[in-house]
Amino acid sequence: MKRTPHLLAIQSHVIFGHAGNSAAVFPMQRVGVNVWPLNTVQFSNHTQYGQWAGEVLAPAQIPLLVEGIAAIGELGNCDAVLSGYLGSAAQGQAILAGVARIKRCNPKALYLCDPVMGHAEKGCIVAPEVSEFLLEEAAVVADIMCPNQLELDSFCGRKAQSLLDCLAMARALLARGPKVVLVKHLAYPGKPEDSFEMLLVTAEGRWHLRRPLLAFPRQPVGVGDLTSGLFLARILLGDSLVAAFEFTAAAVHEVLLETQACASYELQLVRAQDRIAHPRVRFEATPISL
Ligand SMILES: Nc1ncnc2c1ncn2[C@@H]1O[C@H](COP(=O)(O)OP(=O)(O)O)[C@@H](O)[C@H]1O
Ligand SMILES: Cc1ncc(COP(=O)(O)O)c(C=O)c1O
Ligand SMILES: [Mg+2]
Repeated sequence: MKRTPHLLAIQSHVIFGHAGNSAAVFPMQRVGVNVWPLNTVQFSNHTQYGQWAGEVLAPAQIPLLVEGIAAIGELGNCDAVLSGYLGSAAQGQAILAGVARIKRCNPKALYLCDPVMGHAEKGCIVAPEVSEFLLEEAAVVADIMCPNQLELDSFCGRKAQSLLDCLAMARALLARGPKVVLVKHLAYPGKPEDSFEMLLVTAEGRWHLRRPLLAFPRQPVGVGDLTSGLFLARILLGDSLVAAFEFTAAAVHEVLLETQACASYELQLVRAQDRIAHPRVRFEATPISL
């Protein structure tokens, strides 16, 4: 029987609704991965409501919790670490120490970093020193990075001028260390208005994927977290990068269709669970030749 992969997921938890681990854990479990959630914050709701209650986890807790897993002899079973929304830059440093600790037990373990940054225009609120940590430290260590366009712009210090320019920017990020860059959401002058586009870039190849842009009165939150989580889950389950990319696009689109049909602001993950596991739609990743 094939072994079920194990994944340590270090990001936010919200009690009501879906963002961070509250958007990614259940879908990753639903596709067949054992998830170990480590919550960087526990908030009542995501920050785009403009108000929330709750606390940031003390950074010193992160190594203690990782050591707790080592103490019961399970750390070597960790196949990957995912990090997302951070409550502080100190948490980021503690996560990198945890990644190094896990890689000592299991050198094959992957580290996927979703560089969640704050953006006034999106309403996502993240401590400013977190962006610096992601740019300067996390990018060097991560095996896979999954920025959205705003995050890719921050990495490169400029805005993209075209699709080929997005590709050049993703390759510049690749040069900092990661072996895989997934741009979860492209924005560039001239992009067709009815499409939602993503890019997958490695040293060997580059692929572009387009899916329909759906209309929402208020953009749902947690889509990026769902995207990163499913991409890593499918890689752990044995998909090729391109297959994981295509699966992720389809499963996320299914969730958005269900969310739109319910006229809901929060992602409808429970209702969409069978569609996540077995997407009915399919989007093809097309190779980009230089
Ligand atoms: N097919 C789609 N149609 C409309 N909006 C989408 C679609 N897919 C994703 N979105 C929205 O686009 C944005 C995606 O955010 P993105 O920049 O990829 O990453 P993040 O979720 O990490 O901010 C979110 O506001 C999400 O609700
Ligand atoms: C607590 C929390 N976690 C995570 C996120 C990231 O969500 P997304 O996947 O949309 O980037 C947000 C966005 O506002 C948030 O408030
Ligand atoms: Mg995000």
